[in-house]
Amino acid sequence: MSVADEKSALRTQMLQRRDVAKQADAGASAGLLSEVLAGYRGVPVAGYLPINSEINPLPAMSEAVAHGRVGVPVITARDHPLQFRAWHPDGALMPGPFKVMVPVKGDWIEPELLIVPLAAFDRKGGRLGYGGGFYDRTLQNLRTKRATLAIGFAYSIQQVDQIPLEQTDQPLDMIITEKEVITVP
Ligand SMILES: Nc1nc2c(c(=O)[nH]1)N(C=O)[C@@H](CNc1ccc(C(=O)N[C@@H](CCC(=O)O)C(=O)O)cc1)CN2
Ligand SMILES: Nc1ncnc2c1ncn2[C@@H]1O[C@H](COP(=O)(O)OP(=O)(O)OP(=O)(O)O)[C@@H](O)[C@H]1O
Repeated sequence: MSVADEKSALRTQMLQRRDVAKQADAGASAGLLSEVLAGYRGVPVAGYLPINSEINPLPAMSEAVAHGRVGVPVITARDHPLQFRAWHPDGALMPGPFKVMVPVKGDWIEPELLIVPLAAFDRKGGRLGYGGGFYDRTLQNLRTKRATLAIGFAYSIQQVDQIPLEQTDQPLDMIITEKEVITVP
């Protein structure tokens, strides 16, 4: 089986697991994310507007808005890095590609810290997303310019021993779950 096929099989399995975790989520899972973000005040942050069973980062993003710029991803073209548009809790949204909501208006921002959604992670910084390669391309692009912190945000049951890796995979620096903050060695 190719690495791409291995990823695909793992993705299907782990998204099902995530669906189960989401149902048991009472809505107070972003506390540790808030604590970590409090240590990066003034740094431009990219969050995300959750879809499907993604863990909800909005409480932490709403707090971070008081201390610096917070953006959310916008797909401008297939096979291109994501762009990030400034987000505010009260701002108007419209549907974008893949059922993801995006701000109707707002400045483009260049994040130095990204909260990254995922299907599965390992404790060495390996990450599996929806398979578009969007975050890999985005992190590669941003990291050519400056140090960029990628923080995976996920349910603890999304952890696996080893994500099958390809050349283009960009590592996470940290993973935050509802239970712990994992610093990648
Ligand atoms: N909240 C959020 N925003 C995001 C992303 C993300 O993963 N999460 N993206 C990160 O790239 C981009 C959107 N990319 C996406 C690419 C593919 C699918 C997708 O295939 N969704 C299917 C589920 C596929 C499956 O079950 O295997 C679906 O919605 O049904 C979703 C988003 C930009 N914004
Ligand atoms: N920097 C890059 N340049 C070109 N292709 C890339 C790059 N990064 C990833 N890709 C391609 O994107 C495809 C999907 O990658 P992968 O399965 O790792 O996506 P993912 O990490 O699950 O998705 P996402 O990053 O959107 O959440 C792969 O075929 C990979 O080769």
